[in-house]
Amino acid sequence: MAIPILKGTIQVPGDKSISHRSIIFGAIAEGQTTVKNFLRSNDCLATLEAFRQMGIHIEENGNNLTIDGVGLLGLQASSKPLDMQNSGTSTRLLAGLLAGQHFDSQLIGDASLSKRPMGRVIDPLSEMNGILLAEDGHLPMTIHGEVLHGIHYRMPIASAQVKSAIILAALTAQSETTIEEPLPSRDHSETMLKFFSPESIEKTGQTITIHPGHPLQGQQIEVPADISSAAFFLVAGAILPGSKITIEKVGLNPTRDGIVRILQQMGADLTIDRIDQPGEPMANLTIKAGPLEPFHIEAADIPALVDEVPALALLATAAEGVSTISGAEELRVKESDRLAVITSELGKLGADIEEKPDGLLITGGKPLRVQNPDLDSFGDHRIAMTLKIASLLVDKPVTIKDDDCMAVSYPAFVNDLTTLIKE
Ligand SMILES: O=C(O)C1=C[C@@H](OP(=O)(O)O)[C@@H](O)[C@H](O)C1
Ligand SMILES: C=C(OP(=O)(O)O)C(=O)O
Repeated sequence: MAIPILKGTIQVPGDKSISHRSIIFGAIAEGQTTVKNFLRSNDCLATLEAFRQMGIHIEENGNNLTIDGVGLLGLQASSKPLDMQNSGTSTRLLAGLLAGQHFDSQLIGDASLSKRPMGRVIDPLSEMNGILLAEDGHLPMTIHGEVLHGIHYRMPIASAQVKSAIILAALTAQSETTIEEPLPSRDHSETMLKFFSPESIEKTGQTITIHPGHPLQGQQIEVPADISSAAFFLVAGAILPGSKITIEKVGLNPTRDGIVRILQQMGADLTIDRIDQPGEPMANLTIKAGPLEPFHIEAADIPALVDEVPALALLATAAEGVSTISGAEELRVKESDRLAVITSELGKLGADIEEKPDGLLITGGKPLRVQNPDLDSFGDHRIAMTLKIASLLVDKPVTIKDDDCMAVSYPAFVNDLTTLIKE
């Protein structure tokens, strides 16, 4: 099996985090919100369906949406549980929003989501007078809508989902809320709220204050391409010899662009053409294969590349020397235990990876060779796509169990990858 060369220009689909938030903020605004380049993946469709169940009229036209907002307290109780499927973002953000509504709700999810910790949102929301019942802090969750009050909350972990849950609850509360983050996590909720209701939010450094009582106004949103989806092509382009890929209009928000900084640290041949326009920053990225230095990723780097760690682990196998990832415990409570799974599955391809309690140690520079062709994604989309790229580098065919989970964030991934394969 020859190693293929990847060449060409591609547009990856819209950003998952921004797509979820466009529906949520659109629904609780007054008037219409239009969304261009919405991500039609399973996770974002779970959010869309949940809002339809709560009475929101959403018109779909390809990747464009028109949402008729009903205001902060205009949602209606759903007659059946809201199925969050595989989506942590939908679950935690909705928990925040629903805690302060005047009706009760139930959130359910698939087997993977039902293992993920929800105490991290239940704790602050309970402090706000929310009533959220979930056995052992896991789905299913029953939320009794309550009148909430503001809090001052020092977040114990850097999590944009927790931060966003508190922001959404705080909008419905009777008094002001202040949130302090330990490290800057993705700021799409703050950016979007500022756009929908500038009076509702103030942010200084890592401290956010929410002033409730101001209406949100419908907006026009253009969703940039998802850097977390672009990551797989950045890695493939950097390590498949002879490759050159351009990825267009990628969101380059500084709270999300950690992978770009790591590629630069590694000496990768990456060109960034920034697109000058208001709103979320975007750029065309061109990556060419070439020699790579090992990287070192620490706790402070994690939030800006949290979902890219599996792809970065594969990238490190191509860099001569030892790459290190530390402070990444959060990876253990994603769709799978990503530290354990990436170690075992890339290990089946001969990668030299040592699993640490909070990270990975990867000794790169040796070609990958199939030792066991039966790879398992553990139903985790980021793992499945990482393994798909890894499969291009090896000498024999492999199979990837449950690879249909790619549809959670990138339904057309294999199709888009195939269009770039030149030899
Ligand atoms: O807020 C968001 O849209 C997300 C936040 C991150 O999770 P955490 O908040 O758990 O770090 C990330 O892993 C997830 O894919 C999307
Ligand atoms: C962790 C992820 O998503 P979520 O938490 O929304 O399930 C992800 O997309 O990698």
